[in-house]
Amino acid sequence: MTRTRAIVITGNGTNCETEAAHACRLGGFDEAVIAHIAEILSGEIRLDDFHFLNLTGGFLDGDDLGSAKAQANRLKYAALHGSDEKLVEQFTRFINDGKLVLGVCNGFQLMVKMGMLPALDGNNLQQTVTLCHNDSGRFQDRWCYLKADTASPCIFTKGIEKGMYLPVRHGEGKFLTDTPETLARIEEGHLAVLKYSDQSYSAPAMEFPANPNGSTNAIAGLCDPTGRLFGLMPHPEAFVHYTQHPRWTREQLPEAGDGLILYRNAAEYARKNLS
Ligand SMILES: NC(=O)CC[C@H](N)C(=O)O
Repeated sequence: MTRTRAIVITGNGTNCETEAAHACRLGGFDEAVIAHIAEILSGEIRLDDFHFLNLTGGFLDGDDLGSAKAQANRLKYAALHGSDEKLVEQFTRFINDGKLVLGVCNGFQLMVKMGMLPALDGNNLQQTVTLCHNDSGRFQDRWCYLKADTASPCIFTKGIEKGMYLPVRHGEGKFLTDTPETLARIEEGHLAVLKYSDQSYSAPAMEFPANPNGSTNAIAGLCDPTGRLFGLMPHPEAFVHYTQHPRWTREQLPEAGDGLILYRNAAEYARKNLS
């Protein structure tokens, strides 16, 4: 059995790479490498050598042109240094090889703007959904309840019975689809993995502040039909240990934070299927 390897891409404005790599190790990956995008563009580090790709939160290119838009174009159209190989070929191969991708916040924005999600018609990198400015017109920094769709094919959320409590911190988290048909297909396929909800994890929350951005159908996280590609606006890497919970000194909490299960499931999947 080979070692399970996660990669976290940093550079151009990401800011959660250390936490993401820590979450991967805590979740059970044998190795988690933080790679600068320049090392990938130079060909020094190749995605082919990993099982789990993490696209993290941050302010890629300062959110100019809309969050993650410039990086989405860079990753789709840039060629590797001194070579005709396009970087996007590595991404496509990574996905087609049955590997795992997790995009958190700015990373989720990057995945949808590259067209990696929801991939309703296969991995053709055509953008059909977006994340735009919060209805409040303000950056939202708060903890949210997220109801999980237990019928979802998502590999990362397996075993979550009700939902998760995680922090959001974003200015552009409002989920929109290009057409009502796209939304219907997302719902029918149970691809809207996580929805903002109230504390009881019952109905999706359409009202602020439980729904922090005005997302269509309260969608907070989305997977592709294979369940191996997953993106979400809340930050699972920011709640992997109970001391990260806002009320940890007052409540009795289990040692693992709610976000850790996503990384545990990814590590288990990689161990069983990819290594
Ligand atoms: N925390 C983040 O990744 C923020 C994403 C993006 N910069 C936004 O504000 O929407």
